[in-house]
Amino acid sequence: MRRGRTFRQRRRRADRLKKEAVGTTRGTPSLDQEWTDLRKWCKSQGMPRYKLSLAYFPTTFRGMMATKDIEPGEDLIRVPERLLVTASKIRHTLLARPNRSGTPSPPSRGLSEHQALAYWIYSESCLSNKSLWSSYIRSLPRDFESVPLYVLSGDRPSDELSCVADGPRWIAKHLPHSVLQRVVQQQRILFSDWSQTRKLLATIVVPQLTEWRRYVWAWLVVGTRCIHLGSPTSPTQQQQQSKSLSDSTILKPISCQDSIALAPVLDLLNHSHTAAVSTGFEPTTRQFVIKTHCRYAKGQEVFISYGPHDNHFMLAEYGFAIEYNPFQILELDYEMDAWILALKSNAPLSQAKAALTADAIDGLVNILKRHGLWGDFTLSPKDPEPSYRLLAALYLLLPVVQCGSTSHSSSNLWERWRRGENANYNSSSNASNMPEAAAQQWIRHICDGIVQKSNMMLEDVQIRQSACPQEFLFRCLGVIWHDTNQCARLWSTRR
Ligand SMILES: C[S@@+](CC[C@H](N)C(=O)[O-])C[C@H]1O[C@@H](n2cnc3c(N)ncnc32)[C@H](O)[C@@H]1O
Repeated sequence: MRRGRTFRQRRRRADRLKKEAVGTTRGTPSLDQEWTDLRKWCKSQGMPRYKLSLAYFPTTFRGMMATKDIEPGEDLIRVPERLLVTASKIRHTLLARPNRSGTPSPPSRGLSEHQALAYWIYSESCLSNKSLWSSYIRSLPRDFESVPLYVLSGDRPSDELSCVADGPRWIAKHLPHSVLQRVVQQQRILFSDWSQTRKLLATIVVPQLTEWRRYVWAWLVVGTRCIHLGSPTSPTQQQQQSKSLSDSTILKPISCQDSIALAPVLDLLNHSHTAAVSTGFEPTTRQFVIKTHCRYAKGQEVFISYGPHDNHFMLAEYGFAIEYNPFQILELDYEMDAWILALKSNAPLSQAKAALTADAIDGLVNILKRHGLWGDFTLSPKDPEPSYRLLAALYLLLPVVQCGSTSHSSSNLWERWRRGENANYNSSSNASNMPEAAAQQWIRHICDGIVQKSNMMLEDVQIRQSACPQEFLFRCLGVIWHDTNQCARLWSTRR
């Protein structure tokens, strides 16, 4: 049967969209000298052959492309132990350095894994071409303009974000609250790692940390590229391996204390939630192995999975967000905090009656905290019900807010609901104690507000998006605010 023109146009469009979807677009092979050097150097260090090559893709940018068809169950890549950079190897190297008074210096033992790795990246990058790892260092991204922390961490060491300049201030204002909170926390850790490392290494004859921006970059290299080693090696295996290694120019072998490592070439693989892989350190071959459970055709982008994370986490930790993220949820912690604050200060928003004191509200919040039910209040675009934690908070708070005082019967009813003894509030004889409708109304009201806010954010982001160094960060913010808007719309109309 001959189909019509509209059908053919639609089919062509669908085919084009399918091709453009993540993972199906062919990449443009990289001609970068850095990649040629890295490949050659890794081969010289004993890395087995692999069917991957560096390439550029329209949605994920730099990543790995299959050079031949790859079947499920095949190894994607094997990284030999000597190419794995771990904290114990770095500490070991640092321990061998004399301290300023001439005796061996133990303080580098105090470095955490992240601190040790960040220091190593920092000092190797200072050595430039003199570093034995220069091929690896040159393959790393030059900056992290899409990672909010990189943009907000300022030019000088500080435990607070730097939002004075127009650009960073604007970005901080347009980040979702949960991302901003995470970035504030990251800045504290970053600054504390910088300060501790400086203190611990001050007496050792090694390059000292002096450049804050270089350290921020090195710290993010570790945060965005480390692999988890899985089951660690036993001390006996370790000793055997130490004996067999004679080359003094390479770092010492991995220790049973190591949980993360930097792994050249492997760290060029991008994330997709559809990727299925098995990973782990293989004691027999002393290689870190990634096996794929997906099929990849020659020319396709090859992925691993960084975990089941929503886009807020992905943006804060890795500097990207993906469209149609199946783990996306709408978090209402900020809105809940604001509501509680408004209730306590008897703001016009509050429906609280005179008898409902701030202490009584704190009491209820404490009940939730005692049961481990405070925070992480979420709505999913896929689930028909709000999260249990959100319902628990609303079922406890709303009847009290409506009555204007803490009533014994409503607390009892909540306690029974929590224990699963009386999961249905409908059985209550007192209709005013039925918080389901009130919870629905609360959610609708809050979601209406989020729809308005996300509309504004989306408009702002779209206006500012093009022609700035953080273009990709803006694109990610667009994805996030769009998803927030869609989910809030759904819940604001749900009956
Ligand atoms: C382990 S590295 C992967 C290789 C990296 N693309 C590179 O060029 O070095 C992790 C970083 O890759 C980028 N990335 C990973 N998966 C991505 C994706 N699905 N979309 C966009 N960027 C992605 C992010 O910048 C992330 O911080």
